[in-house]
Amino acid sequence: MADLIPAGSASHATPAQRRQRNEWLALALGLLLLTAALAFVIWEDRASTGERERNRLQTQARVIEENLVRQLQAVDSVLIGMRTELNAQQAGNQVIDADKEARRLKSLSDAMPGVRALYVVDRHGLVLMAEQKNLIGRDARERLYFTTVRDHPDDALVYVSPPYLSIRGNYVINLSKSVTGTDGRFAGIATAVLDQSYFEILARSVVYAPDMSVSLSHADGQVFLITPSYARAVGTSQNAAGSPFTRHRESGTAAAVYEETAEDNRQPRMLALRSVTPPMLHLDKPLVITVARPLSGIYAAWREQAMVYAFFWCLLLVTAALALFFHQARRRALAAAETAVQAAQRETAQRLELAMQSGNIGLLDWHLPSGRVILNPLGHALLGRAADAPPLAAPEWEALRHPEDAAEVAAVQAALLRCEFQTADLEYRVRHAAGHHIYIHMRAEVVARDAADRPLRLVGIFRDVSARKQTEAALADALALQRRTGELARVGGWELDLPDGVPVWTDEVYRIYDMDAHDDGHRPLSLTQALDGYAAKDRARLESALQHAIEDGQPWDMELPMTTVLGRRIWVRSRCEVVRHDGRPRRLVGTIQDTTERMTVQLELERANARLAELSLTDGLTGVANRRRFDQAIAGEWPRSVRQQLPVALLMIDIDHFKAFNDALGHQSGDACLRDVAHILARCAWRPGELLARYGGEEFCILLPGSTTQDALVVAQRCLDRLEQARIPHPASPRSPSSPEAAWLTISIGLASMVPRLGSLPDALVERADTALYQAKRKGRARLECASDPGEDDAMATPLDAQPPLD
Ligand SMILES: Nc1nc2c(ncn2[C@@H]2O[C@H](COP(=O)(O)OP(=O)(O)OP(=O)(O)O)[C@@H](O)[C@H]2O)c(=O)[nH]1
Repeated sequence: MADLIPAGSASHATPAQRRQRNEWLALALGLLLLTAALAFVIWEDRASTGERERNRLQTQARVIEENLVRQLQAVDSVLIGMRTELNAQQAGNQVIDADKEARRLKSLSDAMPGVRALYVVDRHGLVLMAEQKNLIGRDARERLYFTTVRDHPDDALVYVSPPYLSIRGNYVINLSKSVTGTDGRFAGIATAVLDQSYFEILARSVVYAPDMSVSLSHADGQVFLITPSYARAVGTSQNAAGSPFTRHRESGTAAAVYEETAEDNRQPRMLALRSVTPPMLHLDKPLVITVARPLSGIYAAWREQAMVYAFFWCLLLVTAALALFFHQARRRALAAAETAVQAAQRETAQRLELAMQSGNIGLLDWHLPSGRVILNPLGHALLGRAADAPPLAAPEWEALRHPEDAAEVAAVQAALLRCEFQTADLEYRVRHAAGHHIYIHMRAEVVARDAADRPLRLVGIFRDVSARKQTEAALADALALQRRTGELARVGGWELDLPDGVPVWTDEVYRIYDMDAHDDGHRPLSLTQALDGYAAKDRARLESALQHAIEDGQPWDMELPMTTVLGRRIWVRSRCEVVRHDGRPRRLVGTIQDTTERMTVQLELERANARLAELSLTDGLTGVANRRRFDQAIAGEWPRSVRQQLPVALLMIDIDHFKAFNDALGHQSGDACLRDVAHILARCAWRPGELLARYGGEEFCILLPGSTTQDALVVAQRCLDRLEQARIPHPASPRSPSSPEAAWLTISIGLASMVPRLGSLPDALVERADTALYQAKRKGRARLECASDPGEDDAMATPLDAQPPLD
């Protein structure tokens, strides 16, 4: 407890410590009062217990006395009767009939359970009459019960002898009455021997507790009987100086109660002593009844009760002390917690103030009943007012609102005051002290209402968001510009957060896909939906590119055809850039551009160019390759043949007498003839790489890469044969009209084949074929001439395993 009541003077103690100490003092005082009350009750209880016991002991003593007195009265009556009988006999000088007297005394003693024997002693101390005849003549001269009466005879008295040891070995008391003879002198005594056992039964009958003791003593102090039986005490004297017995006897009172410590067992006890002095008996010395009980027995129940009281008192003491201790501990804990909360609140308030300062946040406290609007210094500063400017009146504050925003702000404020919502967030313009307007963001809340739920205080925090508003406006303009340019360029944008983000598309993407950007059925557009319009091959390309972008951070740029949701076939250019974070792909940003117009034009152009290229290499009349195509072909074959040392063969073919044909049949027929010849020749060289070309005018050539002279001879012969078989009429042929075959168109062929050497030119082969053709013409036409170059040709001869197709 020492730690609960702090040391030191009261002036140094805190109020809480003083309160604690006072509580302990109050508890101690309360417990002290309770203890005093309890002690008083216990003491009263003990006193009443003692008093009750005192009364009970006295009552029991009185009960014994009453019984004893009755016995003594009976004995007294018997003794008076015996004396009267004796006097009568002596007066009549009658001889005493011993037997008769013995029977009579016997019957009298039997009638009195407390009397053991009755007898009469003559003046000489000899037994004169007795219920037992053997006692007659016995000497009683030395007995106190005789000598006492003899020495002070008084007929009115009943003499009570001190207890003495009888011849039976037990203590007895004699009650005697003096007998006066006819001569007026002492004539003897009539005496009764009281039986100790009877009185012992009487004594036991009043015992109500096992620890009680009852004794009957002679007035001189000798104990006559005691119960419970305590043989050693019988016959002893109690009249020691200062003993309860002595004090009682000396007090002269009939009854008294004492407390003393027993000499035998040293136990304190209570004794009720009562002197038996019935007024009608005139005992010479009273008998004294003692009823005793040890205090331990008397107060056993009280002690138990007191122990119960003491136990509950201790319990109450401990409980009260613990209750107060824990109550104070809890209060200290609560106080500590409250202190901590207050500290935390102070810190929070400081942080809030700091945050408001660092965040440039103004505070508004509007007391609605008075209409006072209090701003903190920062709030004033935001509005361009002095930091210590006085509070505003409500109309002044409302007048600061921009006219265009005032209605909306007033509506929100009214709804807030009507409790339609807890907190209001709004942005509006207020007039700065410098005259311009600033945008503020205000968050307001009603923080106090009266019992009728009417608002009392409106608190708001606000900050200047003009810069953000300007930025937002600029951003909105930029976005609008971006949207317009996107629409013009038909470029849509998209973004995808990795790894599991939902793609975000600009409206232009939806427009490109023929979707309604504001139709919930289309929005948001998933990646899968975005890929649905592509053909399987292109979709696979895009999915592969997407995977590489996600996994490896590779960008893509590809142009693909697709079909919109309306079935429109378009071209789009899909581009994607990867935004990395910590070296890993984090976001994909891409564009989708509708390139249909450009791609249409480009494809048209490509097709036109291809056609143009084809036309530039094709002979317009016959449809076979033209001279340019032939030059490209031989220029391409030549280096390969040089590298591989393979032969190249060339057939130069010229229609015979074609001028005459034209002249005879007309130029258009000549053209038709040229087409027919080209068609026939085209069917004579079909292997890959073999090329038929119109070399010029009515002259054709067939390039045969990899062919030896022998190979080329086969082709050349095939050409001659096929043309001959075609039997194209040539009515103007200068050949002899007699010749039947002269009417048909013929051709002459010059053949050359060579393995080109390094450094040689294709012109050499053309020149040699041309020379051979010239030889064929010179030798009469309609024939084949071969430019000989045996050294190279023979070595490269190859078997003729390919046969021309059947017509
Ligand atoms: N119809 C037509 N005639 C052509 C064409 N190109 C060339 N010719 C004619 O072919 C003729 C060639 O005549 P020449 O060079 O004298 O040869 P030729 O008459 O066939 O006599 P040889 O070659 O010696 O048998 C000329 O009359 C040309 O006008 C063409 O594209 N169409």
